[in-house]
Amino acid sequence: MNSISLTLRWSGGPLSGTAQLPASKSESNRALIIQALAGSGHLDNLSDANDTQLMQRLLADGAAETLDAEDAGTVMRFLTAYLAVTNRHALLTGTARMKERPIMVLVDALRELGAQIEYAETEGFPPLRLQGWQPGPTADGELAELSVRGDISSQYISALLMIGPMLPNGLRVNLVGKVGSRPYIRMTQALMQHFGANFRDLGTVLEVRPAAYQAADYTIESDWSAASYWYAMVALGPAGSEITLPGLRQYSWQGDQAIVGIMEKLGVATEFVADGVRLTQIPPAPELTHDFTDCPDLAQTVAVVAAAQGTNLVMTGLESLRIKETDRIAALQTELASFGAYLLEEADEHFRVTAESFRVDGQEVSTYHDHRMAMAFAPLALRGPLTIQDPKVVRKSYPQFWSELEKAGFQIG
Ligand SMILES: O=C(O)C1=C[C@@H](OP(=O)(O)O)[C@@H](O)[C@H](O)C1
Ligand SMILES: C=C(OP(=O)(O)O)C(=O)O
Repeated sequence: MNSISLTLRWSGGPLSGTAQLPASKSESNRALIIQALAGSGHLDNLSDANDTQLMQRLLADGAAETLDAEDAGTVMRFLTAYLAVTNRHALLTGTARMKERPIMVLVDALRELGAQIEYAETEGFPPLRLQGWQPGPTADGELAELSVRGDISSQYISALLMIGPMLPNGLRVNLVGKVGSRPYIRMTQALMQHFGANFRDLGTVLEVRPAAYQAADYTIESDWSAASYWYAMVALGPAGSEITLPGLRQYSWQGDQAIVGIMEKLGVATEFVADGVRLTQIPPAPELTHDFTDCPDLAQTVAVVAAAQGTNLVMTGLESLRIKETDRIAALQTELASFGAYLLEEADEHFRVTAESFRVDGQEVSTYHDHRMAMAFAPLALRGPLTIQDPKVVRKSYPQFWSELEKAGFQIG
């Protein structure tokens, strides 16, 4: 492997064995924020991915004047709320792409709560200058109340909820409009409750009643979004392919467990075993329609598998993909086309994946600074040789991805 590109070849025969997954970065980064607010408690199996290592480093650096959230959305959004409520004065910045990812909804809400935040460059986008916390007087016992739109990023809502226990009378968040990535809000709720918060989910109204966080221990689950790439490999592997993934739970807080149901249609059966899952092949369905509103991070994996298998796939709920690590819709369209597959927008945000004569014969996949582009296309190497550009992008969420592929029998050059 060199830092510019990596060529993948499959050694032949069915895929088998056990693959190690990273710990969930979403659980890790919430647990770290809550632990920092709770003051103590032990976290087991924290992710070794860059997004989590970065969160740990920035939380530990109590004196830094500039904090660089790099390309990590959860770090940028969760830290904005954390730094505000802990009355820090600092500049919170990120990569060029982070400076294009909107943050106004969160900044507006935090300003209403008492945060002094200025935009250091462009209105509505990072970097942010945090200038302290000066909440106005609150009426006795009245929850601070916010109305927050839910269609841009659920991370704003999670960030606000997590600081709810720090507000004297608690927090009520009225969710406005369509809410995307809702399972991530439920994960926030579950972790907050685990650490003693008093949380009420009233549908479009979420309440955090006054109650301090309590120290608690927690073991982070393996990452279901990362598991999706192994589902893709079992789906696309030679007949008889199977794989075991430790550390995944049947009752998970991660919405990306939705991959179990999706892959049942794309040729993979899931069996929950003692400490994880065992994936085996089953016949795929000829067509599938799926709404990705609740699980946007699975969209690339599923689009690539459907294209390679010739499944007629209709995808909805992809709106948030345009503002992630890259414009993932444009990136998928460009890269799928080089394999003879198309992601076409039909009416009303409906996208259809079709393939004329799908072939894998040495294409070079551009990854656009997006870990999920690299990992979603890598399983195609089971169908032919393939080169992935900028392979180090996987460090954001799954640093061991390439070494795990090598252990599974891929030749990497
Ligand atoms: O809260 C989280 O941990 C995340 C929420 C989702 O983002 P959006 O809420 O912006 O869709 C997801 O795409 C991201 O990878 C992680
Ligand atoms: C969108 C993602 O991450 P984030 O928004 O946290 O940068 C992702 O991991 O796919």
